[in-house]
Amino acid sequence: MADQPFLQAKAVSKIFAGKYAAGVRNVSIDIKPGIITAIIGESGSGKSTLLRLLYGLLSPQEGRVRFKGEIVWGPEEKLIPGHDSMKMVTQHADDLNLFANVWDNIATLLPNTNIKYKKERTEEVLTQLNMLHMADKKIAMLSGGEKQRVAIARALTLKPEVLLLDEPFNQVDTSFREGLQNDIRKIVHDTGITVIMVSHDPAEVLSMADELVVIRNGEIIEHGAPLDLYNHPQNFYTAKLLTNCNVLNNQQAKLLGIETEKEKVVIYPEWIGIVQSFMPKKWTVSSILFKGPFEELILTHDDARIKMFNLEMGKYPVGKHVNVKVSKHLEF
Ligand SMILES: Nc1ncnc2c1ncn2[C@@H]1O[C@H](COP(=O)(O)OP(=O)(O)OP(=O)(O)O)[C@@H](O)[C@H]1O
Repeated sequence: MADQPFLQAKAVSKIFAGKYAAGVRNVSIDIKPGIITAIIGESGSGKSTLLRLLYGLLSPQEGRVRFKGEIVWGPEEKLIPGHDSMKMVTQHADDLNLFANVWDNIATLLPNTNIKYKKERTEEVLTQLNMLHMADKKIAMLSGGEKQRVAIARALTLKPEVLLLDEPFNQVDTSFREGLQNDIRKIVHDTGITVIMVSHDPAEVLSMADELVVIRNGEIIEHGAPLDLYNHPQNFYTAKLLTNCNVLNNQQAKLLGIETEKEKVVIYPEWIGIVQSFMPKKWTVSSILFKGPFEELILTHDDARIKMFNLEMGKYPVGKHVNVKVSKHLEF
């Protein structure tokens, strides 16, 4: 049916027995096709559990997961766990044959009934993942990031409709990470595949995802486009997950001219600027962290401490007194 939800969890719960009875609780979510959805949350909040429920690696105790209207069966009901139209890659790239080369790790998944297609498809996925030039290399010779590329290429070989990525870039160093993130975005754009990823890294989810799902203690607390959630989080938890923000109590916030009854005032570092003014300079630069293209200034005033970004390197040395202006803040 045309208006059937693509991948949907409805009132799904999976609670693991134990001291803290953790897992996911009464989760409903509609995964839209052809985009990247990222599930974010602090450690132990239930991200991987939700991903495994969507894939069918776990059976819900309550509720149902449906893919195009049909039930996604769990491991008890299915001989080979995991839905046939989906593939999952974890941070360990553990289904690779270490003693075979890159080419054979892909080609072996394709049937011998059409040798021409087998060659073309292998070449195509290796090109998509920028690994064709390494086709002859043994997996054991590859770096962690390269192995992860092959694992993703393998997962894509049989053209699944959904690719699930569980912290896929954890073992990949920063410089390699960005390339891989861009390649995945391009694959989503070019092929229309649906990606659901779990990540800890705010920079990663903000730049990669089209939709963010925020999970806390096994429950989805909000979801939306990265830009909206970043600028207008409904929860303090979401702001803390997405940024390394300043958190002040309402008394400290008064020092910045913010009057509120709410308990917490959140100010992102980029919302603070130094201004020239004839008013007494109340804030003192107490330390400076060099961050490459910019400095992070730590400013103090009484018991309040705020960090801000400064592009004019060296202009505000430690000990300098300044006035600051806040362009925006959030209250919780
Ligand atoms: N097989 C299991 N048996 C018992 N408890 C489990 C099992 N799998 C997960 N849990 C518990 O369920 C909770 C959610 O785990 P999950 O792995 O989904 O969290 P997560 O958000 O992915 O965490 P992390 O970011 O640390 O990987 C945790 O408290 C975890 O200890």
